[in-house]
Amino acid sequence: MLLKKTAFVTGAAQGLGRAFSEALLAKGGRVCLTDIQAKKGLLVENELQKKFGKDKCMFLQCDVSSAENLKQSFNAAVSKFGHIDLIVNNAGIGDESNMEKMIKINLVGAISGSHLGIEHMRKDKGGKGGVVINVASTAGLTPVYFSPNYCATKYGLVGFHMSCASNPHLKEMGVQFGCLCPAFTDTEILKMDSKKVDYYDEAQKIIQHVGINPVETVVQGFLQLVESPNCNGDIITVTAHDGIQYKKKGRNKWMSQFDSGQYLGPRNFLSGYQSQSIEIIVKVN
Ligand SMILES: NC(=O)C1=CN([C@@H]2O[C@H](COP(=O)(O)OP(=O)(O)OC[C@H]3O[C@@H](n4cnc5c(N)ncnc54)[C@H](O)[C@@H]3O)[C@@H](O)[C@H]2O)C=CC1
Ligand SMILES: CCCCC/C=C\C=C\C(=O)C/C=C\C/C=C\CCCC(=O)O
Repeated sequence: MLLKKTAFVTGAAQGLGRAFSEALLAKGGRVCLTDIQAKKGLLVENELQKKFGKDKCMFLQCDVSSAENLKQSFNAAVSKFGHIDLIVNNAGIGDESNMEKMIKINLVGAISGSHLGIEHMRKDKGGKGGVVINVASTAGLTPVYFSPNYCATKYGLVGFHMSCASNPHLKEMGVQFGCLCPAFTDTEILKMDSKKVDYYDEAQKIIQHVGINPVETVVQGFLQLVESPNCNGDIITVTAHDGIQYKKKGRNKWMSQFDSGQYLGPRNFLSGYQSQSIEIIVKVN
């Protein structure tokens, strides 16, 4: 299904980013792997080039919290591959003790990556169209008292995704927005210490209680999103007890009426989204 996608993936040296990249390569795509960790990234590049071919992927060291670094890396990927038609904003950290750093990586980094992708891909400005996938979290849909700062970055990212996806000009732009919201998943980020989360012991108990996704299930959810002929506005949740759930959150009733000139007012606009969010919160609890 997913053939010849040329992707730019952040945080690809390990964990989900690496797994998404490998899945894209296995489907015949090409990937620019980027990460702040150069040594690990180069090892992954070497391994994946051996498996899929030297011309299919390359690694670039890139710190998503630096707008300049991100732009240079994105431009280098475009120079190498000719164009990019899938951007996966995946890089992220969990660190309650360093709120500003976390906001710069998880939120600003993903938003900056999205804008680079949008400007490059938009058909109304000479691009070829494409898809922006933002890797948020179920912590972007439901409160997590032991990681409020992390939660804020992910709620912010879900809000950005929903806002971009609701743009009535997207048709001319030829760009779609999908959002992946996994719950706890078996990667390095879960090997946190007591500085990285509040109420560490309670956090550990809750994580064990709700369960941990295998990386493979999250990859399946990711591929469903990327392979969908129209993923715009979609949010996929992946949880240990409910597996992959697909939530369509495109333009709501309020927005459609705005298009046709029948403005209903902000209360209707908000309730359109709230009812959808409540659906998820009820399921999660
Ligand atoms: N594992 C989990 O339980 C969940 C993870 N997520 C999200 O998935 C994404 C990937 O995380 P995982 O693979 O689980 O964790 P991970 O820790 O294994 O991988 C994160 C990657 O991001 C990279 N990174 C960190 N800071 C960076 C920066 N400034 N610039 C570029 N790269 C940077 C790291 O070097 C690492 O390779 C994150 O956005 C995370 O918030 C979402 C829900 C659950
Ligand atoms: C919670 C942040 C800790 C620091 C970062 C480490 C891991 C990140 C994990 C996530 O992003 C997932 C976070 C929260 C999950 C929220 C709700 C889980 C509900 C699951 C269920 O009902 O099955």
